Order: sequence, then C-alpha cells, then structure tokens
Amino acid sequence: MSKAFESMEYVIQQRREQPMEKSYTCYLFEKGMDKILKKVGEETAETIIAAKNGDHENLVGEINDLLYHLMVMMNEAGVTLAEVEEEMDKRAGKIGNLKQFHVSDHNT
Ligand SMILES: N=c1c2ncn([C@@H]3O[C@H](COP(=O)(O)OP(=O)(O)OP(=O)(O)O)[C@@H](O)[C@H]3O)c2ncn1[C@@H]1O[C@H](COP(=O)(O)O)[C@@H](O)[C@H]1O
Repeated sequence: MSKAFESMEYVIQQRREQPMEKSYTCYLFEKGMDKILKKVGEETAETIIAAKNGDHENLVGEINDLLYHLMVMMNEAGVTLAEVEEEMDKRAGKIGNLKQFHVSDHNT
C-alpha cells in the first residue's frame, strides 16, 4: 500500500488510542458506526456527482473525502489495509475475470 494510505491508517489508529480535542476522527468514533456509515454514504454520493459533472479537481477532493471516511469505517470494523492488500494480491493473480456477457446486460 502507498505510504499515504499507511500514514492515514496510523493517524486514525492513533486517534482511537489517544483521543484528541478538536479531532474530526475522534468526533466520528464518539458518534459511532451509524454516523461513520452515513458519512461514507454522503461522500460516495458526492463522488458520483463530481464524476458525472466532469469536474476533475472537485472529483479528486471528493475521492479523498471518501477514502478518508472509508478508512475510518475500516478501523471501526477492525479491517486493516494489510488485509485489503492481501485480497488485492489474490485478485491480481487472476486474468480474464469477466463473467458471461449478454447483449441484454450491455446497458446495465
Ligand atoms: N483526510 C481527512 C479528511 N477528509 C475530510 N475530512 C473532514 O471530513 C469532514 C467532511 O466534511 P462535511 O462538510 O461533509 O462534514 P461536516 O458537515 O463538517 O460534518 P458532519 O457534521 O456532517 O459530520 C470535514 O470536517 C473534513 O475536515 C477529514 N478529516 C481528517 N482527515 C485526515 O485525518 C487526519 C486527522 O484529522 P483529525 O482527526 O481531525 O485530527 C488529518 O490529518 C487528515 O489526514
């Protein structure tokens, strides 16, 4: 995983272990999983809209917001980047993953 993801994982874990005043991550942990998931949903919708609107700079910002909230959710759920990377490595070993393609699926 890239260093940026690893440092974010580290900072998020630090916030869990050593709560800090004015930390947005601590605020999310205090509110709990429902609030975290609500933010993941909101940031997902904002990312979709930014992609649809073709605003590249805004899209990069929204993707950052989404990845951050996703990583807070992973921490709350006990999922590590190492586990995600292991799964990615397994998939990277496969080729030709496209399942049977039907003409009727073309627009779905
Ligand atoms: N990457 C982020 C990051 N991306 C987005 N955000 C925050 O996510 C929030 C999302 O914005 P919104 O306007 O949707 O939310 P809001 O209305 O302010 O909040 P809600 O009341 O809806 O929860 C903003 O407050 C952003 O500041 C982030 N907050 C923190 N980080 C990282 O986490 C680290 C630790 O941050 P703290 O925990 O605040 O010290 C930082 O150094 C960053 O690396």
